[in-house]
Amino acid sequence: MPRQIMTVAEMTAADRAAAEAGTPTIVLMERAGRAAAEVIRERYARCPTVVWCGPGDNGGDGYVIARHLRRRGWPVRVEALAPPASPAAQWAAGRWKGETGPLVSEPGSAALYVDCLFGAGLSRPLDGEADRLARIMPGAARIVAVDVPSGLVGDTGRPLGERSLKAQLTVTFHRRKPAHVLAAGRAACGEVVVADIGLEEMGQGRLFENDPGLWAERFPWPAADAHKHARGRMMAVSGEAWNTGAARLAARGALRIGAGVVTVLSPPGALAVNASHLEAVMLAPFESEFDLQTRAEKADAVVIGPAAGVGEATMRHVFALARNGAALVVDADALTSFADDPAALFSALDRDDVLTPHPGEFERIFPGLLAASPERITAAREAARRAGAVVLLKGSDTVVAAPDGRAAVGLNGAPWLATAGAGDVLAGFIAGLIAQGMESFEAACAAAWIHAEAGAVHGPGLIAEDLPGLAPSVLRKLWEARER
Ligand SMILES: NC(=O)C1=CN([C@@H]2O[C@H](COP(=O)(O)OP(=O)(O)OC[C@H]3O[C@@H](n4cnc5c(N)ncnc54)[C@H](O)[C@@H]3O)[C@@H](O)[C@H]2O)[C@H](O)CC1
Ligand SMILES: [K+]
Repeated sequence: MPRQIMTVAEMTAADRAAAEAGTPTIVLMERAGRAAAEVIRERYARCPTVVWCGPGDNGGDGYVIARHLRRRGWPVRVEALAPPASPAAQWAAGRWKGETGPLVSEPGSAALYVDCLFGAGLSRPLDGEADRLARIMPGAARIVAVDVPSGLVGDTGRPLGERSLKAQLTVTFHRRKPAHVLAAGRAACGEVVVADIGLEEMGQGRLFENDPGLWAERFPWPAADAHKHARGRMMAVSGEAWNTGAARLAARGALRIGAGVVTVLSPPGALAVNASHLEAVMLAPFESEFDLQTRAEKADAVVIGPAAGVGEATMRHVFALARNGAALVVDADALTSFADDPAALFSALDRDDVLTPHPGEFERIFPGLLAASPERITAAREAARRAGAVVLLKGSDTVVAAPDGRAAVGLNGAPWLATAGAGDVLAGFIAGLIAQGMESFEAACAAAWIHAEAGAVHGPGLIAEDLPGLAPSVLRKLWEARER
């Protein structure tokens, strides 16, 4: 089942739909508060606790949490920034029979703090007492944030003003918001737990968490009678003699992820070098761009860019490959080569093609777009629309976006992947899955997830050469978990 990431507006709509369907806000608030209190009790031993309550429904959640903790014998009190303003929060405050005082917390004044100052309704930068708290509370303070750390914008994961509070743990409701998946927001949220409060899934969303629930049903497992050609043909374009390893990493990645036939297309001067390193991966020479087009005619997916060299020749090679039907995975130098004329690249692409820029390459072909976007999901979606192709924007929060507006954010990024050549293998994983018939957006999502999972499985000391060999253990997990 795909798991949606919902915007603040979509959550508000879900709230309203629930109310119209007969579930009033106070019922949702009671469920939210009870669930959050449960999560707190699971993770922290009973200890002197202060719940900071704002004037809105986020604060309302706080009064419910305080009541549930107190009922379980927790020494808990509420510090209110302002009296409850919303009817639901007034209802919740009315049922809180414990102590309520002003916002006087200092670091160390309690063992645990629950941040219910602001959530989805933050409408201006923190100021006054709330800002003081955000200033004096150290990042390591034991703070549990409800919905989002106060001051953080749910749709971007960035503070609305100068700063936001930070949390060790954030309990949100129903679905993650962008703040819970984007790197900046994840740093402020700490561990994110999603509590169910009985809201209906709102199906029209186009933004998803990138995990097997999004694409596993369509993972291209071989049919019982599969032969290698049934599992598709992938090719990788090699660089010149001193730059051949990247294409081989991509080729090996494609082979490991299941492509049936994999070939490195090599300039004459690099044939001997490539030949001496290859076994199951085949080798074919090309000299001119017409050779390349001919050699790649039967390919289902081709990776071009890793160590291809930046310049006219690589541009011509991209155009040559684009004249065939194969899906292209355009990476690294093949992206940078179009820095002066991105439109020329875009005009050669179609919706099956995949661009795999890291932020620097993204800036070269979509100049200023990241800075002009509220966050990288919007940037990647706009890039996919402009390019008319799938765009995978790398990072610890890798975003995959399709021209039709679908997007997915990776939650399993691992720092170990920051090693030379890892991107070459990722390009190979993507092409390897497309070669087996997977639709390009889902192939890019699955490849990114498997790539990150492989990196996390290995952990410290990971180098790119390890990655293809780590794919089988991740594939086995997917194979064993598949719907029978
Ligand atoms: N979505 C759900 O299913 C549920 C959400 N719940 C909780 O409700 C909050 C959203 O509540 P809302 O009242 O809309 O907003 P907030 O409580 O975040 O605050 C709005 C409140 O605060 C004032 N305000 C905004 N910014 C500032 C500021 N910088 N300084 C001072 N005051 C500010 C604003 O004027 C309003 O009065 C959501 O996050 C969930 O926690 C339900 O309880 C459970 C179901
Ligand atoms: K909060």
